[in-house]
Amino acid sequence: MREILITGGNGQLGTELKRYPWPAGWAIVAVDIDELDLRDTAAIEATVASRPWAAVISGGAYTAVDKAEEDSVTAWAVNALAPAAFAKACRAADIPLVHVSTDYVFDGAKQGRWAPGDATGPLGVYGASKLGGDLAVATSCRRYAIVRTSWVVSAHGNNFIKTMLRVGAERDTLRVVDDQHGAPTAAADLAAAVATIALRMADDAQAPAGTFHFSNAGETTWCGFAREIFARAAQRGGPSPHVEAIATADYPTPARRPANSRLDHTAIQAAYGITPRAWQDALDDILDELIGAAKK
Ligand SMILES: NC(=O)C1=CN([C@@H]2O[C@H](COP(=O)(O)OP(=O)(O)OC[C@H]3O[C@@H](n4cnc5c(N)ncnc54)[C@H](OP(=O)(O)O)[C@@H]3O)[C@@H](O)[C@H]2O)C=CC1
Ligand SMILES: Cc1cn([C@H]2C[C@H](O)[C@@H](COP(=O)(O)OP(=O)(O)O[C@H]3O[C@@H](C)C(=O)[C@@H](O)[C@H]3O)O2)c(=O)[nH]c1=O
Repeated sequence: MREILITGGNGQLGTELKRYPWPAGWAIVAVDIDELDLRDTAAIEATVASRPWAAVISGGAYTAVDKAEEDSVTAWAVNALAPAAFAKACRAADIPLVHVSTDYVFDGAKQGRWAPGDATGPLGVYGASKLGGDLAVATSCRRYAIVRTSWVVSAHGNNFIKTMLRVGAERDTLRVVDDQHGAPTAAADLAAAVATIALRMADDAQAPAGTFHFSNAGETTWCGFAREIFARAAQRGGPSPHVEAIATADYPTPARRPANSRLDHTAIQAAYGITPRAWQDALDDILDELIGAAKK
């Protein structure tokens, strides 16, 4: 049996990686904070060295974007130093490392979709600390793939769909920003992309390395996303509050967010043949799981 180590095992991505249909002969060992605290770099190096892993998927992260502004030391430890430790240990063992990162490494000022080689410029601590992780992996590891994604959602954990459904059941009107553009990403689709890359890299030392962008296809704003969530939730008997479009300035948050998070998928399509499906189709699957199938 060939084994893949996965961090963030209880998170959105980790949950979907545990559900992923891994091929025969492959097993995953998914860990979270109880088994491996990502603030402990010595433990990370010891864990990587402890078994002949076929690959490591680094999905664990400090993802509380606003909280990171005041808890920056923890954010940097988990999002930058931990990936640095994985990169060093994976290089020493000649193991491929698939590291998951974020659209929030960008400042959002570009007009088009962000390509992997575009200049970064994080607006807050979360994005900056994730960029630190990207740089550590890219500079210390030889067999690596950094997979940057955006607006991850699923039926599990904390995410925008679950927040909207919870708040939408309590209020008649919600105010949601309509000037931040991006694409949602189903954790299940991200898991499939990450698994595809990890399996290829584990089997082929020459598999393409580098930074890749993956989200579901299409684009929207957080407001457009909220309206689609409620339109499709209503078909399933869920809440359908009024969603008022507002500007970012009217929804102050501790951390600034990019106005444009749209990611270019050209590199991941060319290197790994991965073509994402539309975000609306992914949303349907998640609502099916959360609420039930749409009523005819
Ligand atoms: N969620 C999103 O919208 C996006 C996520 N990403 C990236 O995708 C990856 C997966 O994200 P996602 O699954 O949504 O994130 P989640 O927040 O759902 O999962 C992250 C997991 O990491 C764990 N974790 C946090 N701190 C530590 C620690 N010190 N030691 C061990 N584990 C720890 C969390 O545990 P606990 O819950 O107990 O804190 C959680 O289980 C991350 O790298 C993230 O940066 C990129 C773009 C968008
Ligand atoms: C709940 C809510 C949020 N908003 C705004 C705030 C923010 O600008 C935007 C998204 O809100 P959230 O705080 O839920 O999402 P946020 O935590 O910013 O999501 C980010 O998480 C990290 C981990 C990533 O890597 C990013 O790709 C992205 O998914 O919507 C409203 O306008 N109205 C609302 O009622």
